[in-house]
Amino acid sequence: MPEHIPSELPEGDPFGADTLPYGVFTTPDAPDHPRIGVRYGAHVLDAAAAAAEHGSAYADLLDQPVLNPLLAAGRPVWQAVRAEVRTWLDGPHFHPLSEVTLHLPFEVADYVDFYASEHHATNVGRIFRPNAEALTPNWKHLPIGYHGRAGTVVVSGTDVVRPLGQRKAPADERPSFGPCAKLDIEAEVGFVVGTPAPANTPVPLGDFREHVFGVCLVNDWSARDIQQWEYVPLGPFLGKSFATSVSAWITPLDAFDTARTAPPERTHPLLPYLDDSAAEPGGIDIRLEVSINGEVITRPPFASMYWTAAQQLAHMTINGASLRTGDFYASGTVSGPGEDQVGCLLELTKGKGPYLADGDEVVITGWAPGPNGSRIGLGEVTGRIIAG
Ligand SMILES: O=C(O)/C=C/C(=O)CC(=O)CC(=O)O
Ligand SMILES: [Ca+2]
Ligand SMILES: [Mg+2]
Repeated sequence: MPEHIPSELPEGDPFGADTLPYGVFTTPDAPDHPRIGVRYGAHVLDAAAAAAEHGSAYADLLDQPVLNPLLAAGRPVWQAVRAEVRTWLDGPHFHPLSEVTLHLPFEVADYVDFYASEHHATNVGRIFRPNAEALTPNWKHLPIGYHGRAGTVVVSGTDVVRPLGQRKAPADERPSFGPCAKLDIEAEVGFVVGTPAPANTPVPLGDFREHVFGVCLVNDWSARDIQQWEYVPLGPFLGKSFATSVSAWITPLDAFDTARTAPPERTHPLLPYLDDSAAEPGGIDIRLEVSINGEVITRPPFASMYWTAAQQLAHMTINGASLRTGDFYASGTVSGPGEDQVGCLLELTKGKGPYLADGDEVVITGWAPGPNGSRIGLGEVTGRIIAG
């Protein structure tokens, strides 16, 4: 296959030299050779080939079918590789994005999903628990989360088969079994752990950057009818474990330096391990956009999240739990204060539906402000619903 050299990127391309996300790709002439690529404009740089040509010390780390060895190498290596990649951008070894296949970029170790948007938690609380306080008493004191199913995390573009399960609406006399009738999306932002931490060594807020490699887009597909019947008292289970989609591109955390922003004002004093009042701004200004069948339905603002990714990591490890390379955690549904900023159909339709139909295609995109007015693109996470 010919290798192209991309011409100058169009003005404002969100995949310029300030972005440079990593993914894993194959080409039609070498379908059995997945390797690490870097997105640049509408092209993918074959980082493995460029590294080999330049005699880079990181050639082996980049000629891999998953990002995990690079993730495990730690922050000094992440920074050195990113600097070297920048020097390869005017060389050969590019493939048009339209000619490659993108794969799940990392082997997921453990997967955790949080519940960190005050707007989402309030809206869902009102719909699911109309006779109780919308926010539970613990909500402002710790980032609530649940353990998801790492083995069902799939890459963007993977079809999502409508799940089967038990449903029982409050008015039904007994549960029934069948295909989910309330299939929903959740627009989220994900964080990929690189550097591990041994057991009993909690990660303080200030060490977030040492451990988290990068950021991606997430769709936490949710079967609301299954979820509402099964979740008491232990939380989400089969209603969310059938599939969770992630974008094919993992953008290094350093690309979001100009997008750092202060999280919302904390209304309750926090225990010291979560107190970020003196820390660097923990929020990130990422603007999400969700479309169904080509029509934009909502624009959730990640900057509005109450709990930050650094607080989530600190909380996840404060009990002594270890951290592994490839651990993956999602922010929780991103919902802003506006009705056109909510991150799922449950909120958008106030619990009444309609939900996803077979054949619907969902696309979540996102970007953040970069240096000098540039944009940092997060790509997209897509999925089409297939009848079960
Ligand atoms: O309030 C509930 O019972 C559950 C709400 C969710 O579906 C939460 C979830 O997956 C976490 C999130 O994405 O914010
Ligand atoms: Ca979720
Ligand atoms: Mg899920």
